[in-house]
Amino acid sequence: MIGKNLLDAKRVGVDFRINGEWLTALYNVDLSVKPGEVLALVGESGSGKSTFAMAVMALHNPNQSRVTGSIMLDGHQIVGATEAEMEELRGVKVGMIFQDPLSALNPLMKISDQIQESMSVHTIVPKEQWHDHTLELLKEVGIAKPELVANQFPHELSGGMRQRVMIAIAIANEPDLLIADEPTTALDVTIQSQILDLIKDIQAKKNIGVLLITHDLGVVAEMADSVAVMYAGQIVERGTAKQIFENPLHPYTRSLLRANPSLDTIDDKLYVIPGTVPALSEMDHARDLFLERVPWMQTEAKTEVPDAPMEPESGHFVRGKAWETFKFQDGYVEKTRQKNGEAKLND
Ligand SMILES: Nc1ncnc2c1ncn2[C@@H]1O[C@H](COP(=O)(O)OP(=O)(O)OP(=O)(O)O)[C@@H](O)[C@H]1O
Repeated sequence: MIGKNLLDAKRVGVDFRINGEWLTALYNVDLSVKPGEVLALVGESGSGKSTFAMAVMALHNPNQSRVTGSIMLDGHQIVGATEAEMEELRGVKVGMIFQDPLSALNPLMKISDQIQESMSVHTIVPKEQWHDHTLELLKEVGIAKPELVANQFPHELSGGMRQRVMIAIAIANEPDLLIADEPTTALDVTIQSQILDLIKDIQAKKNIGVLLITHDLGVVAEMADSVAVMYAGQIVERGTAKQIFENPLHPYTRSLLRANPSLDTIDDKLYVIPGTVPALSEMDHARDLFLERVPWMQTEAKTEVPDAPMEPESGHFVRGKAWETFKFQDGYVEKTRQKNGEAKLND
């Protein structure tokens, strides 16, 4: 996984105008994805994951939002790009799969027309190949009867089939980067793993980069090469999946891991992180905002932390210093740390 970044986001900020006031939803976000890399962006609802994805797609309404910093996509600057420039890049450089395929698909258009509409925006697939390419794409995403499905409307398909169609549309112009924003949240549990396997297969076959947005750490463990943990619009920790799972540092990462029932890193009853992500109007990004939810770290919660993260091990970044002293108050010791002989951090 060496070499140039496909996606290189530096100091990205997004502000929304809400009731006439500008509020910051993303602050100083640094992230990168290399060709062929799966980066998982994790965090609770409201932490800013979709806001970041929308910034990469340049889909924020320019009248109600402003995006700052730099987002380079295969050498093209997204921040400040014109709509015409973005139309060239969307689909070809980056494709996106949304959480809810039913609302992303046009209910009045046949599946084949929707796939071909995405081809018509670009010149990647010549017009005379649209029909065949549509059937090939449907086959590629695991649809057994492509001719039949091509002539159907979204409401005639199951949720899993609709998500397969969304994936076909996202890859129709062979993008280098695929953004999957909670791609399985709206689906039945039984279908979820099929869709994740499909994304994994396509990623491996085409060696594309994937930005996978999820709150499910079980999915992350299965799919990701690297992980970025987002809280209140900031990245609090990032590193390889191995680093994040075997040596989680930030109190938020460690709380998320403890709270995730799908991982074998827990052995006590389900842990619930107290409190919620603060509202945008209550975010002071100079501080470590998660600490507000840790009753025994209120002094640290009021302390300003530098913008630049620490790098305790090569390629493993963590925000602030709270990780050096944080421990769960109920004596809980994370298995991962015990395994690594690091239980003393929590003793
Ligand atoms: N268009 C918008 N206008 C105003 N506020 C917005 C807008 N989009 C997002 N926000 C706010 O920005 C914050 C981050 O939201 P975002 O949807 O990015 O979080 P998320 O981590 O993707 O959550 P979820 O998993 O629920 O989608 C929230 O406080 C949200 O209310």
